[in-house]
Amino acid sequence: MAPVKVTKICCIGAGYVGGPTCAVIALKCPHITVTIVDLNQARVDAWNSPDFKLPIYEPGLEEVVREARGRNLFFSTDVDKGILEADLIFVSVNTPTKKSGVGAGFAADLNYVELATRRIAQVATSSKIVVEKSTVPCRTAESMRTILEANSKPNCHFDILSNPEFLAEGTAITDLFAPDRVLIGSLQTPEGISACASLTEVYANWVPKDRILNVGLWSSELSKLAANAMLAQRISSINALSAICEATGANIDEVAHAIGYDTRIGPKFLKASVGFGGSCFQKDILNLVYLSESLHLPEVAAYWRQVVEMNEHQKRRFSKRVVDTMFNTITGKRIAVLGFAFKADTGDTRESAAITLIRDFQSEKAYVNVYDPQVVEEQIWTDLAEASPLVPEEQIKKQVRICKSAMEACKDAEAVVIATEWKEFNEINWEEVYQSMNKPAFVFDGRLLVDAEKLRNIGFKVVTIGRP
Ligand SMILES: NC(=O)c1ccc[n+]([C@@H]2O[C@H](COP(=O)([O-])OP(=O)(O)OC[C@H]3O[C@@H](n4cnc5c(N)ncnc54)[C@H](O)[C@@H]3O)[C@@H](O)[C@H]2O)c1
Ligand SMILES: O=c1ccn([C@@H]2O[C@H](COP(=O)(O)OP(=O)(O)O[C@H]3O[C@H](CO)[C@@H](O)[C@H](O)[C@H]3O)[C@@H](O)[C@H]2O)c(=O)[nH]1
Repeated sequence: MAPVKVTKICCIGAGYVGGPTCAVIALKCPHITVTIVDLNQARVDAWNSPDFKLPIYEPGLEEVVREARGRNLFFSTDVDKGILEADLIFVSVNTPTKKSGVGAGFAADLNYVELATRRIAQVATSSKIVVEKSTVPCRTAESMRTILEANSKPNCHFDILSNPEFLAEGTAITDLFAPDRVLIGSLQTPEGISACASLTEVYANWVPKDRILNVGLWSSELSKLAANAMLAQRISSINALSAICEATGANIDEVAHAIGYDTRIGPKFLKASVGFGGSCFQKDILNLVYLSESLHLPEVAAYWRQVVEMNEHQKRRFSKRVVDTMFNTITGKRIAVLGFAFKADTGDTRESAAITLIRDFQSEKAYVNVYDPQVVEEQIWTDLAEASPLVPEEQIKKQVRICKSAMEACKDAEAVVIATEWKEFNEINWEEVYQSMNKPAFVFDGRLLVDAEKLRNIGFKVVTIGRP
């Protein structure tokens, strides 16, 4: 069966994944028309903004959009037109953790995937390749196929592929330009293999063929959850060891360096921290926990759940260390929190450790000054309100002040807490910060970012994750 040559792509969902991924496809494949559609008008308007004020901050993204937008890259709210015209449709909608109903707190909410799938079935008048880009539980493609087949018009045939995305925020563009691998899962039928070849040809415009892996549908879906679970497990492992370092005098950086030299372990993803955040790790592990439980594998579920529990423990442990070090009370004290995003080089705050820390400091009746170079003010207020639903908004605003610079945040503070590893926090004038703070002046480095010795020489009392 000859593979269909893809000339028109539609991506449903213009978020952190759909936007950058399909913008890069458009850049690298000028012969393919790529239309990214979304129901959210404000988001689409931002993607189309004349001055390129894009809805997400990602290094290198603006350059990609500048080159391709209007040439063969389009953003629109006309979902139906996008579906009608495309040969291949990416479904890149959100799959958050369910907040209520069966599986609440663990299972992925597949409502958005289902609605998008139903829309495709309803609108399409010709055959399509439908590609699952969202992260979904194993065997979701089967549900999608049932929905598509039950609702499609005569002569419309749908092939479903799984093509999970492995980009990390902050490095999305470099990850997409040179991915470690592109994974495509398909049914091992002649139609499935042919659809897989069509999508492979799209990526082969810039990705070496030996990095494009073709596997079965269910393996592909599970590999995405597995990759995130194993990455997060490494962080929880190093964070668990950081607690032992603090109690013994070992240094977590030295331990990570020593074990990372073993080629079987490798040096990446061994940075101890105040805890992992982001929209994926926790959600995807909880999803795996739910899947394991549904499959009557309670021991497997408990094993993976512990990765998330260790992460919660790490955040709590860090907050407690701040309080303990500051003479067992931070009531009425001012704490500067540097960074609010879940990692550097993104404005994304989903599941950011900074949210938990600030909530803990608020409940200890401290005052908090917060500064982040990319996160917008409204997002900070929204996140803090969600983290403390029982605390009135006026109370939060009395205790928390959002600052325009790190210097402003640190002024008159008793302590500085580094919650995100923004490079600029390493480059601020720490002498000046010291002069402007109340004494003793503490620095709590939750990211192993600053040179502790240098800061101690200035006069700071420095507390670092994974060091006594
Ligand atoms: N954020 C990441 O770094 C990342 C990386 C890899 C995979 N993923 C996965 O990719 C998926 C998308 O994540 P995201 O971060 O881009 O989410 P997001 O919330 O940023 O974007 C999803 C978009 O889909 C739109 N949408 C929802 N239903 C729609 C519908 N029926 N029709 C049209 N538009 C619709 C929403 O309005 C939203 O703009 C998730 O499954 C996530 O787990 C995310
Ligand atoms: O050694 C490390 C590495 C990361 N982190 C933290 O872990 C979180 C996640 O970081 P990272 O994985 O770099 O960013 P994400 O954008 O969440 O990317 C992850 O989640 C995506 C969504 O599924 C996947 O596509 C990516 O492959 C996977 O790395 C952040 O809070 C980091 O600060 C650490 O604490 N220590």
